[in-house]
Amino acid sequence: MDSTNDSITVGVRCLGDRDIPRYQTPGAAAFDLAAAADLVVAPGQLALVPTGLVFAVPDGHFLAIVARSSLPRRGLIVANGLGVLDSDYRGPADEARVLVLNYTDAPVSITRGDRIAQAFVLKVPRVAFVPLAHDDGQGSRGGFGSTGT
Ligand SMILES: O=c1ccn([C@H]2C[C@H](O)[C@@H](COP(=O)(O)OP(=O)(O)OP(=O)(O)O)O2)c(=O)[nH]1
Repeated sequence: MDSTNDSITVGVRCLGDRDIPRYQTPGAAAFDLAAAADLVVAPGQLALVPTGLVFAVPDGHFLAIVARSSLPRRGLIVANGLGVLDSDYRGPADEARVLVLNYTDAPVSITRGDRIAQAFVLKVPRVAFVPLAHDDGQGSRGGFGSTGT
């Protein structure tokens, strides 16, 4: 398979002694985000895990934060499904954080440096909304299983 590899530049500010993120393999779609602090997530509770990184994503893009596949094995999920880091979230205190939920009934420890999530940048169009007539002749197709299982 062949395709031209797009690449964009993303500014990153490392708080403290954090390293610049990197791709783990040449073909990795996302780079990992590591915890910047030790913490214990209580059973059934949410925690915001600091990454020690501030990203300056180009306008018209956002940084998507998702779980690493291995995260549920350690009792955690990324609670907001997909974290959206906006291009205007780039001030000195605008640190990327990972919102995790401990879905187990035991405490889960996170150690500074643990790679808990991954991130990638996507282009997103700005939408200009146009009002639609209530009935534009299209008809409703139904959903939520209307085509069968
Ligand atoms: O998983 C996430 C999600 C968001 N953010 C940061 C970047 C994002 O730009 C900002 C606001 O996120 P969002 O708009 O999703 O949050 P909100 O709940 O709508 O709050 P706000 O009123 O701050 O927009 O928080 C993270 O660091 N991690």
